[in-house]
Amino acid sequence: MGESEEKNQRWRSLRIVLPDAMASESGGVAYLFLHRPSRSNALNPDIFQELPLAIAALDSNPNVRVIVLQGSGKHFCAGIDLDTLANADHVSNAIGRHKEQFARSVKQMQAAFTAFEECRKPVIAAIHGACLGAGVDMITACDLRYCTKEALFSVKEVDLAITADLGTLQRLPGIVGYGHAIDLALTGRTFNGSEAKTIGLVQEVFASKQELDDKVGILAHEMATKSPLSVMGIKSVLLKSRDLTVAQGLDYVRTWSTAFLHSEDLEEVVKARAEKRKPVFSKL
Ligand SMILES: CC/C=C\C=C\CC(=O)SCCNC(=O)CCNC(=O)[C@H](O)C(C)(C)COP(=O)(O)OP(=O)(O)OC[C@H]1O[C@@H](n2cnc3c(N)ncnc32)[C@H](O)[C@@H]1OP(=O)(O)O
Repeated sequence: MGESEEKNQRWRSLRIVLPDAMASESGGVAYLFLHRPSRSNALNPDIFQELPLAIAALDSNPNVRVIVLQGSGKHFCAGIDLDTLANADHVSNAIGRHKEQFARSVKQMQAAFTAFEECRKPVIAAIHGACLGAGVDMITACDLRYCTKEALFSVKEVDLAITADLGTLQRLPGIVGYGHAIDLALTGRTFNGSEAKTIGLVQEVFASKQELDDKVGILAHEMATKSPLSVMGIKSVLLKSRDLTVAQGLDYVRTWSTAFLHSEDLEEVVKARAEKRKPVFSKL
C-alpha cells in the first residue's frame, strides 16, 4: 500500500492506515476499517464512540485527501450489535428518564454517521459481504459507494420491529429515489451488488474483493490528485444544496466562490497549463 499504520492502539474497534507523507505513491488516501471481524463488524458502542473521533482525526490530517471506508474480514458490516441492542437500557419500557437517555444515545449514534458528511474530505465506502441495517445507514452518509457482486444489503430494521433511525430513511431516497427506498425499508429484503448498482445505491460493482480494492484504490488516488479546495467545495455545496431550495443553494455556492475561487490552487492550474504539465496541489 505504501501507507503507514496509524497508532492503532488508540482504537479498540477501528483500524486506520494513513498515507505515508514521504511516499509519493500513497498519495493522500487513508483507509478506515471497521475492525471487529470476529463479530462481522457489528456496530457496538465502542465503534459509535470512536467513529467521529477517527473521522475528525483524518479530516484534520493534512496528508489525507480521500478516505476509503472498509470492513475487516468476511463482511463490511452486520449492522447494529444485536448483543448491545438487547441491553436492558435499550429495551427498557420504563419512565421518562430512561426514554430521554435513550434519545441521547440514538442522537450520538446518528452523529457518528453524520460525521462522514461533516468530514471535508470525500469518503468512499468499499463494501463486500454483508452490509445490513445500520451498515446501510452508515454507507448512505458516505459520498460514494462501490461493492462486490456478492455483497448483500438489507434495510433490515423492519425485521427487528424497529424503524430505521440512523439516517437511511432520510438519505436513501435521495440516492435511489423514494420508490426503491420505501420498497427496501418496508420489505427488509436482501439484495445483491448487481441490484444495488441497478437502483443507484452503488456507483459500480466488481467481480471480486480484490478487484474492488484495486479499483477503489485507483479511483481514490486519482481523486486525491485534484485540488483539495475544489473537492472540499464540491462536497460542501452538493450536501448543502440537497437540503436547500435551488435559489438558496445558488446563494451558498456564490458565497463559496467569492471566498475560495481565487486560490493558490487556481494559480497552480494556470501555471501548470502554461508549463504544459499536470498541476500539483499543496496540502490543505
Ligand atoms: C437504536 C437502534 C439503532 C440502530 C439499529 C439498527 C438495526 C440493524 O442494524 S438491523 C441489522 C441487524 N443485524 C442482523 O440482523 C445481522 C445478523 N447476522 C447475520 O445475519 C449473519 O451473522 C451475517 C452478518 C450475514 C454473517 O453470516 P456468516 O458469514 O454466516 O457468519 P456468522 O457465523 O453468522 O457470524 C459470525 C459472527 O458474527 C456475529 N454476528 C453477526 N452479526 C452480528 C450482529 N449484528 N451483532 C452481533 N454479532 C453478530 C455472529 O454471532 C458470529 O459470532 P459467533 O461468536 O461466531 O457466533
